[in-house]
Amino acid sequence: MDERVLLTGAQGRVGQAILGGIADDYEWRLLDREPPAAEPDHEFVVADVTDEEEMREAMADVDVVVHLAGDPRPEAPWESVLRNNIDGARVVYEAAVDTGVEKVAFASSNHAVGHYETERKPDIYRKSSEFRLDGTELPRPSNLYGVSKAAGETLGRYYHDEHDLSVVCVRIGNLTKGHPPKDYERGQAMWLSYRDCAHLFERCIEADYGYEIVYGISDNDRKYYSLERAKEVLGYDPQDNSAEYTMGGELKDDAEREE
Ligand SMILES: NC(=O)C1=CN([C@@H]2O[C@H](COP(=O)(O)OP(=O)(O)OC[C@H]3O[C@@H](n4cnc5c(N)ncnc54)[C@H](O)[C@@H]3O)[C@@H](O)[C@H]2O)C=CC1
Ligand SMILES: O=C1O[C@H](COP(=O)(O)O)[C@@H](O)[C@H](O)[C@H]1O
Repeated sequence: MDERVLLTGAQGRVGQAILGGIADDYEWRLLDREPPAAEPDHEFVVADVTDEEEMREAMADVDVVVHLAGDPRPEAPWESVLRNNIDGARVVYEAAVDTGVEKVAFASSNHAVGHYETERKPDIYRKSSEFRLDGTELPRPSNLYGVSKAAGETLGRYYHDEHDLSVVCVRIGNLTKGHPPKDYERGQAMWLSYRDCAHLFERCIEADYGYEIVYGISDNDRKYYSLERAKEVLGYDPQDNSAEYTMGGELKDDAEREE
């Protein structure tokens, strides 16, 4: 694996989950608008993803961009998501085309499709439900943050169709470290473990694709997102399952697992 990978938003939770799993596997250039707290193990660029010149410079000699930087708050105000998420995504795709980057993996969100849950909850959060979203459905954002993620996906579609850039949009569920979200059925259904997160983005760096939308969750018994496309196109092979934990976040023993 000799790809050179630019990781935007590297200091955040998703960035740290990815680096926690595959830091040794690539030649990384990390980018964040916040400087690193300690001496970084990889090349580090302090830059804002809305700055066109800085982003072109950051992508020099890069093969793949994993674009995570943005405002991740479901309640984020329009001014912030317009700038950081929508314009930031546009600048990243544009710089990728200008500099000859091959692939961009874009961190989209469950909130791009959150309103599919409205008329179906809480049943779809339970193991008995067979309802699945598979990535072919139209966006139904649950907030302006979700609108910004749907816009990032659409920008990716445009840069793929117009410029042949390979783009995969990962609708990330709920990433938590160590155990699934506690006492939160929805969170358990869309849990993404740190281990599976690192593996999924490793597949986004390695696999061949044109334009894809996939769901980024672990192999939870409770789920309303299909993993089929991520498995088929990327070779995603998740290892974790929120059903192995109690609602309080404790790993179940064998007897509890059989219940
Ligand atoms: N953590 C989760 O469960 C989920 C995360 N996502 C998406 O994944 C991405 C990463 O999320 P987290 O790591 O949780 O967020 P985070 O807030 O922990 O990390 C985001 C990082 O991006 C940087 N950043 C923000 N705006 C920037 C800008 N304009 N220029 C340069 N750097 C900037 C921040 O300094 C921060 O280090 C976001 O795009 C978020 O929307 C999507 C679904 C779920
Ligand atoms: O996109 C995101 O989704 C997760 C899960 O959403 P929530 O509404 O169930 O908390 C959220 O934790 C994360 O911050 C956000 O970026």
